[in-house]
This record gives sequence, C-alpha cells and structure tokens, in this order.
Amino acid sequence: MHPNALLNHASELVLQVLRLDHPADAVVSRYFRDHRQLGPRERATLAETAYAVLRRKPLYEHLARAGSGARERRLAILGFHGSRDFLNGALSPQEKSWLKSCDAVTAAELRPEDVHNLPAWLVEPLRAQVGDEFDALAANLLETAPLDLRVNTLKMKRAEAEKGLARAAIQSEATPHSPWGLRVHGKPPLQKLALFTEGALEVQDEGSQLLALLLDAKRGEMVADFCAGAGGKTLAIGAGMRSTGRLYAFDVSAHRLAALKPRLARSGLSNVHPVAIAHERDERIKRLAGKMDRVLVDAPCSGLGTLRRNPDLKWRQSPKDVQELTAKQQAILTSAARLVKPGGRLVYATCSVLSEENEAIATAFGAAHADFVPLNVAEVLTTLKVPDATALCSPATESEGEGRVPAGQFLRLWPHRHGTDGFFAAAWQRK
Ligand SMILES: C[S@@+](CC[C@H](N)C(=O)[O-])C[C@H]1O[C@@H](n2cnc3c(N)ncnc32)[C@H](O)[C@@H]1O
Repeated sequence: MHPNALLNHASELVLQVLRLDHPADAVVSRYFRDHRQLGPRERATLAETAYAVLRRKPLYEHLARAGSGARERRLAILGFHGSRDFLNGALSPQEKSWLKSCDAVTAAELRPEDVHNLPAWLVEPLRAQVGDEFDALAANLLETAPLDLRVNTLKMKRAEAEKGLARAAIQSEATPHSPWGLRVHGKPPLQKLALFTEGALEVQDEGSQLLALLLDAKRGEMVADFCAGAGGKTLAIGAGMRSTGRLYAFDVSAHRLAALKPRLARSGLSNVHPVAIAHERDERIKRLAGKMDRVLVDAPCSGLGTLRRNPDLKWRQSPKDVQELTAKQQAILTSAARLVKPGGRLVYATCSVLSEENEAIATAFGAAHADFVPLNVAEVLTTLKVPDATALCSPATESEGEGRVPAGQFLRLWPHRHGTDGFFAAAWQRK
C-alpha cells in the first residue's frame, strides 16, 4: 500500500479511537472488519499507531499544535509505527520539516504532563503510593506489555511447553514468580500453534496467574470464580484442581461467559460450570451460601493496572467512575463472601493500582466481617513456593483509622517493579 494511503487509514483510525466512546480494541477490530482489504502487516502498523497516540496523547497534542493539516493526521504521523523512510514517502515538505522540529524537542522543554502522559487526577494517587518511583512507573506504563503464557499443567509440564515453543522458533523463558508461566520474546502469532489449539497454552499475564495461585484450590473442592468473565483465571484454577471437584464460573455477562466455552473445550477441563447470574444477590448464589471451599472475587475495576495494554482507559475512566466502581466492588465482595464455608478461603482481587479500589475495599470488608480472618498473602505465597513472595506484597503501613497493616498483607504488583500488570489481592479465611 502507498505510504500516504496507509497514513490516511492511520489518521482515520486515530480519529475514531480518540472519540473514546468505545474501548480502543473494539474500535480497532471494527475498523479492520470494515476494511477487509488490509493485510496483516498493515493492520499491525495501524493498531500500533493508534495505541501509540493513546499512550502519548498529551505529548503528541502538544507537538501537534505547531503543525498544519488535520489534527488526527499530525497525531498519526507522530505515533506512526513504521520506518521513517516509509513514512517520509507520505509527507509533504512542510510536514517533514515540522516532524524534524518535533524530533529536536528535548524533555527539558516539556511540561511534566507531556512526559508522564497521565491525566491530572491520577498523578497524586500514584505519587502517594510509589513516591520516588513515580517517573519509573509512568515511563513503564508507556511501554507495551510482554507476552506471558500460562502452561496448562493438566496437559504438559512447563519445560516441555518451552521446548515445544522453541521447536516452533519461539523463544521463551520461565516467568520469575508464577510456576506456570512462560514469557515469550517478541510478539509471535500463537493462534495456529498446536500447543495453543490443543489447550496446552493460554495467554495470561503472570500477575493473573499469581491471583489464581493464591486461591490455592485443591482437588475435589467446591470453588467459585465469582466474576469469571471470559474465564482466564477460571481455567488456571480448574487446572490447579486437576479437573476434579466443582468450579462455578459466575458472571453477570453471558456474553463474556460465552467466550469461556471454546477455551474450556481446548483446556480439557470437565469440572467447570459457567453460570450467568442477574446480579450478585441472585437466587442461585443464595442457594450455595456457606458451601464453597474457595471463592475468588476478581472484581470489575478501573483496569488502571493494565495501561500498557489498554492505554485508552486513562482517558476513558474518571474519578466519578472509580467512585461508582468502589460501591459495586463492596457489594460484590460482601455477597460473594456468603458462599464461603467455615474454614474456607476468600480472595478479593483487582487489576487497578488505586488504593480506593484495593486496600480501602479490603480494609472495610475486614472491619465489617469479624468472621473473616485476614491471611498474610506473602506467607501464603511463600508456602506455595513462589520465589521472593515478600517482594510482591505491600510493605507495613500505619494509618489513622485503619491501624497497622503488617508487611506482606496484600499482593501489590506494579509494572515497573515486577514486569506484570498492576494487581492487588487480599485473602481471608472464614472462622
Ligand atoms: C476483571 S473482570 C473478570 C476477568 C476474569 N476473571 C478473567 O480472569 O478473565 C470482572 C468481571 O466482573 C463481572 N461483573 C460485573 N458485575 C458483576 C456482578 N455484580 N456479579 C458478578 N460478576 C460481575 C464483569 O462482567 C466482568 O466480566
């Protein structure tokens, strides 16, 4: 395709994702459905360009002020994911000289928001938590996430899967903390690999794997994955149970649960029961009260721990959305807790980095439920032989009102520290 034709597509796609009215991945998929003539390399260029603009929107908007022509074209030029030689084939002499002047801008000439590329409302809550590491965190959130796989140990050992990938010329290495994970070099297509189609591998961030591990569901147990969605964690939990016992996959979205079906078929699991519920107080949930050995609440959240994959979220979420989510999280956790039987384990998790959605929810739940005894996540993960578990967890904190929280109480994964998405988890045992 001629460089200018590709740049025109990129400009149009940038315009569409920047409306921020739908998730960027859905907008990109729809664009490709509407333009079936685009080949795989062109699609990759367009998607990467749109995501680059979402990642560095403030910086590119700042630089674009000096250029001329349609705004979305200037933004697409700045984020263009391809060689400069190819891009130059699309540019007018004026555009070339403007781009050169953009290249010459140094960090010292930029405002902080053009460097961290975060919305103002997110800066303080993040700074308050990571302090001096803020710049490293912000820079890391502008990167693309690595490709992590989970080996379905029902089908294959991790070392065997690693060798299988190597035979397909895909290099990978064991993830540092999850016993099931492989981190792949680059972004090779996996969909057609036999290892994938036959259910030995699933794409899953190492952090998600650790959440499933923390639940530690055993053979023959009764387990509920309360917010199962498309079942990423359900599959990991089911494999940990060696396909025995009963694993309920609840979700209010039948559409998301439907996406679990083909994954389940590949996985070889026969212990999973997907159930679409109307809401967290559904009658079907009430009937199972006090019957579960383990309950995972992977709560709906702002997703702000996944900005490397979903950079649109930083522009699509707002403090008001977060406030609404926290009410939902509280209600879901309270309802799900009723399922846990005495002696059973409850895990609350999010892929958010905001303490409102994390520590605040866990602490309020603990204060209102004396029959749930907090478990120290670092100790649980150490028992499960997770290397360096303490480094994955929160330090000790002292705060008025909430009292002292000991070191290791919560799982607290940060992209810049751990190479995973941002995740939180708290765990309790029912008396
Ligand atoms: C973070 S996602 C779950 C991701 C999933 N566990 C995985 O590993 O792929 C949160 C899920 O909660 C579901 N949800 C929202 N409100 C809910 C409710 N009241 N009860 C149960 N699930 C709910 C959403 O439909 C969404 O699928």
